[in-house]
Amino acid sequence: MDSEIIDLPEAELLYFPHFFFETKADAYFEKLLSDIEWRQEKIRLFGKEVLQPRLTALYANNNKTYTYSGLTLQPENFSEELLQIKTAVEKVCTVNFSTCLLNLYRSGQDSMGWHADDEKELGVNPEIASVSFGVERIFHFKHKTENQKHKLILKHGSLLIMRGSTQHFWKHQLPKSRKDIGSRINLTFRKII
Ligand SMILES: O=C(O)CCC(=O)C(=O)O
Ligand SMILES: [Fe+2]
Repeated sequence: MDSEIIDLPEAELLYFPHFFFETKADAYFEKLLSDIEWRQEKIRLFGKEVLQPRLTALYANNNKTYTYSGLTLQPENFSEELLQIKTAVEKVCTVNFSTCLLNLYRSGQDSMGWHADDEKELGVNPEIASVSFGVERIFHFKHKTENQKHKLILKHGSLLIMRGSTQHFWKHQLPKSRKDIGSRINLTFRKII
């Protein structure tokens, strides 16, 4: 399978543009779109309650909660298809994941702002496996202290692995798109300690 090392300083990034076959990726997209219990959560942003510009869900093989942006999510049990995807990605990862955070970007208007996945529950140097289904979107990296950015297109059926010191030194975002585009589903597998 083709994979690319994304060579950024103080980061460890591995990208598989075609991790799942197209037909498999199509089937996962449809199944996840209909079966996941998608919710639009409220978060606190600069002291104000706002709805997140995307839908989310949390699944896990334990009942440990995950807290980010002042929001604590209680997981559901993994479904059969999430377990299949988890097993597939673990073949190229160095850890077994406990948890999957899912995001549904309904259109180009949905997005995720700059952040690092550096919550305490993830421990130091967490490995995160990010799977994408649906329309391609641009993903940005920005170094926290140096003036360096990187842009990546996350394709349908792709896998991006972020590990090592990536979350310590870099932020990432999924910007809005002005194009009239369809939906994208992203799954980030994490190990909650
Ligand atoms: O949708 C994406 O590709 C990014 C998701 C992300 O960064 C996250 O869930 O922490
Ligand atoms: Fe993230």
